[in-house]
Amino acid sequence: MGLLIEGVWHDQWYDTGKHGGEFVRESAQLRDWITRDGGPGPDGQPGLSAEAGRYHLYVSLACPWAHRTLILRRLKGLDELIGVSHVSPLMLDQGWTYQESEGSSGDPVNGVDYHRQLYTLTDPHYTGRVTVPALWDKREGRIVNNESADLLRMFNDAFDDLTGNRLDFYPQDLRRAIDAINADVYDHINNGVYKSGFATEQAVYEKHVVALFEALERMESRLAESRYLAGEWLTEADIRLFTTLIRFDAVYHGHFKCNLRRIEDYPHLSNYLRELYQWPGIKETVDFDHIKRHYYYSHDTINPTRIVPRGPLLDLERPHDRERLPGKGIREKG
Ligand SMILES: N[C@@H](CCC(=O)N[C@@H](CS)C(=O)NCC(=O)O)C(=O)O
Repeated sequence: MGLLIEGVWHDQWYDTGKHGGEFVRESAQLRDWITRDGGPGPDGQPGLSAEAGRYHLYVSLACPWAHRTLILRRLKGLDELIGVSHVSPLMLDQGWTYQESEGSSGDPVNGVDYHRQLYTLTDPHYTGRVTVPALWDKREGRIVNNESADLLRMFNDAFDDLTGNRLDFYPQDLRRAIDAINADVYDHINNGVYKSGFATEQAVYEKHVVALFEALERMESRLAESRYLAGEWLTEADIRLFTTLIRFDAVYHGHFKCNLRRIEDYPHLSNYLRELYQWPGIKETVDFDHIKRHYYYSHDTINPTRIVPRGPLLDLERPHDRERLPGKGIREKG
């Protein structure tokens, strides 16, 4: 894996040495906003208008951040409006690729071989990491936004007039609660698994793995009483936790050494995980082959033999017990 510096590719691993053994995630840089009519987005800057067929989503099926956007695309009925391409699960010296022989869908929109080319088409002097997901604007020939948290919000709202889909994953009256849960889940769980797994100092790993399991305990307690994280309605907070939970026992427990417990060992988290997995449309977005091959094969600093483990055997189809708690499903906009 690597990064672009002034538009030139450099094959290099994360520089944890710079931060005392810590993995520090870089902020996404491309943050334009799509709105219903092209009016300004939340930052007040001019937006781009929602149109059928104008945008294309580039993802990895292995990546938890990209996975959130795939789930919202599906549940918000955007499959016909926003096309999708996925990279190969193997992220090696050239970064993410569209090599079909390795499991990519290929790139029918731009015909590029490497994901980084989408970044240099956007800005020939781009400097930064080359990440998925990225939303491409076919009209302007550039990446509009490469931050999954933003993409969830846009998918939740911008295309409603075109799809007629009124589901609301970020209802106004729940926003404070959702924002607080997101902050905890992002820092300690979504990113916590990476901070544990990519740490290159024992003390740094220990600090993050302990914080991760403390956060999982907080979620476990919350889910003992509450059907979903923000109460009776399923919201984006649940989708954002789901994509880490679904990878946990298969990858993070072994590969990232997040092994104090498995998700299977938590009664509420494991039942909640199965409820979400079985939610109509969600399991179709989960690809364990890409997930396992990506992490175990790509991170050779962690797993130099690149052996992909066979297990664990997981039965996510077995019934869950979440109906014992009151739940209302996904809110419809008024
Ligand atoms: N803030 C971004 C993070 C995305 C991200 O880090 N994606 C990973 C894959 S899971 C990636 O593409 N990493 C490549 C790299 O860091 O070089 C988002 O949530 O959209």
